[in-house]
Amino acid sequence: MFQGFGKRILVLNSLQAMNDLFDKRANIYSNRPVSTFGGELMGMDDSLAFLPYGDEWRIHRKLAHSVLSPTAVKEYHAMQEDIVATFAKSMIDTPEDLFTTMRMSAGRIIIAITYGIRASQAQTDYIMAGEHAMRVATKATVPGQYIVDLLPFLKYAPSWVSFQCEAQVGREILLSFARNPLEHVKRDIEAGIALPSFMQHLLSTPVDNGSIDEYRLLWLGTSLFGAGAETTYATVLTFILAMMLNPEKQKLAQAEIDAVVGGSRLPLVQDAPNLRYVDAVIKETMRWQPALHLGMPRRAVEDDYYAGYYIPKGTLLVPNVWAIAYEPNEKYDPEAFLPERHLDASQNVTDPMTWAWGFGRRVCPGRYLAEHSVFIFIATILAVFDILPPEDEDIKLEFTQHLVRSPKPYKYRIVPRSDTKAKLVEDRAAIAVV
Ligand code: HEM
Repeated sequence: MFQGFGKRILVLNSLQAMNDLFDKRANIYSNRPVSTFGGELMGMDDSLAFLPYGDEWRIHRKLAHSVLSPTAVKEYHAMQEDIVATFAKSMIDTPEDLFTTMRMSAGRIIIAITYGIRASQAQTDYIMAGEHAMRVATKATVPGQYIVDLLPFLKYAPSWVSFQCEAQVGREILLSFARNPLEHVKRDIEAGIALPSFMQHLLSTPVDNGSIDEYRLLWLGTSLFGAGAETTYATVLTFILAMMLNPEKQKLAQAEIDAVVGGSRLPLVQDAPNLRYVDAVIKETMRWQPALHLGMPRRAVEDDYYAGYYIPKGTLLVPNVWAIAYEPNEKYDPEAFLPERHLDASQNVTDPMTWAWGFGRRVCPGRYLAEHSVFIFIATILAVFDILPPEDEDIKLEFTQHLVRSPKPYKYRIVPRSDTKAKLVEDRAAIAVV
């Protein structure tokens, strides 16, 4: 336990403690930290990821579940495969644009599910606006960035004070990102051309319990994009980094795909259960460099005692999942990228899936969608491309230090494994509806 930025912070380093507190004592530990700038002044406390644990959070969670449940996500396989085929086609045509193409593709999946808006200038504009909004939101959540987070009474300062103006501008950026695609869906519904989507469904549902409130829909749109796009982007780019550094693991995964999927088609989401080594590569990617290496913090709403510690009300609890990812193992070096550790029942290796998605009632609601997205990106890349290190420089492991930790742009080479594989992509992308 330590003090920082005027707050008491408890870092949890064991999976047992995370489960005992966040899961078994969910009534005490399901709240997020209080953030005056980002949360109260910019309004992010109204988004699913930061809402206080209570009735409003439950409504958001229930609405999100309707589009992200294990049953709901089965509907998206074809759309995900279409988007990834188009991504692969771009990697053949303009391999130098990996970072931008990956960002757009991860964003497209969320925009398609949330708003049903397919590839167009409007879709690109919404994704760019979403990215801008997320940069603003990320800055607002850096601890100690704004004086009002250290001295919350300053929130009553007049509206012309600089941080107040910045908060108002930030709030408008976040809401207008979500307002524009929402208006787009409404226009499409009016014109009878709206594609099935989360918002289309909610806006066409007779309002019986008041849950389809416009303000809620705006924040839900922001939450899904904010939580879903960057995490997927970070995970796939980390995988590419891992493949450059570990060519022999790449070959093993490619061999499995060639044997199971064959050479006459691209992988499908439904191939996942038959690709055990690829699954181990994904687990290892998420263990080696977890996208949320310190999870998402919680706040104790009551005084509590745990394992001899007194945890006063208001304490922030940080699940240090990095400590679990890097726990020592006699056989497998935690620093090394070794998918085999997840296939070896003789070793007591903690499954990253038990912590990578968070804990208890606030566990990631997008997990099932994300599992499919990450799988289909990774399996398709392995099926079609060789990922090679740059010829002219060493690979550096550099990551952003935000809540979502993503690789900083790196050099790479990505080349089709054969003309036949490239042709498969061309043919598949030609029939993609994106
Ligand atoms: C590889 C991709 C992803 C990873 C690793 C990931 C991981 C996480 C983690 C660790 C949390 C914190 C849970 C906690 O507090 O214990 C979280 C929360 C959340 N995730 Fe994800 N996530 C991913 C993708 C997605 C996607 C695709 C969506 C939606 C489209 C999504 C929506 C959310 C939301 C809304 C929350 C906040 C839930 C709440 O506070 O109740 N995530 N995620």
